[in-house]
Amino acid sequence: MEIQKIVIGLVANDRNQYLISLRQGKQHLAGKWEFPGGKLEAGETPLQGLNRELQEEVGLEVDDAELMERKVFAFSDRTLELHFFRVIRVRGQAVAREGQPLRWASVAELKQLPFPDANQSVIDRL
Ligand SMILES: Nc1nc2c([nH]c(=O)n2[C@H]2C[C@H](O)[C@@H](COP(=O)(O)OP(=O)(O)OP(=O)(O)O)O2)c(=O)[nH]1
Ligand SMILES: [Mg+2]
Repeated sequence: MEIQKIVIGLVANDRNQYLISLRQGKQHLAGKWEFPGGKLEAGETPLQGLNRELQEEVGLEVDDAELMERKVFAFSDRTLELHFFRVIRVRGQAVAREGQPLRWASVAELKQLPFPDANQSVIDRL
């Protein structure tokens, strides 16, 4: 099977807090916090997919973003290719469009909260 590509956005506010939400229910990695994002769809560039996912999940339009890290990570049950973007400019107000718990977290908080193991290297760099 082809490795699924995932696009993920790190959005910071002017207090250097990052937008995160809680994975829930039957989702892969339920109970872990995440940065908004999801599966790249066929025919999309990573930036197009990032813009679509952030609009769908948190109502933000991405005007500019740069790739921070691309990594292939093997979880116990699947392998993903994760594209972590630093979002440089957004428009709109963050809202939980999928009913997910959504909050802003400082870098110190990010280092304490449970995230997927794949996120470790990116969080370490903040
Ligand atoms: N969004 C997001 N996903 C992450 C992060 N870290 C990490 O390992 N993942 C994994 C969890 C999932 O297996 C995958 C993201 O897929 P997803 O479940 O969000 O996919 P999606 O938004 O397209 O949702 P769906 O419609 O398929 O339910 O990447 C992260 O920081 N943010
Ligand atoms: Mg998602």
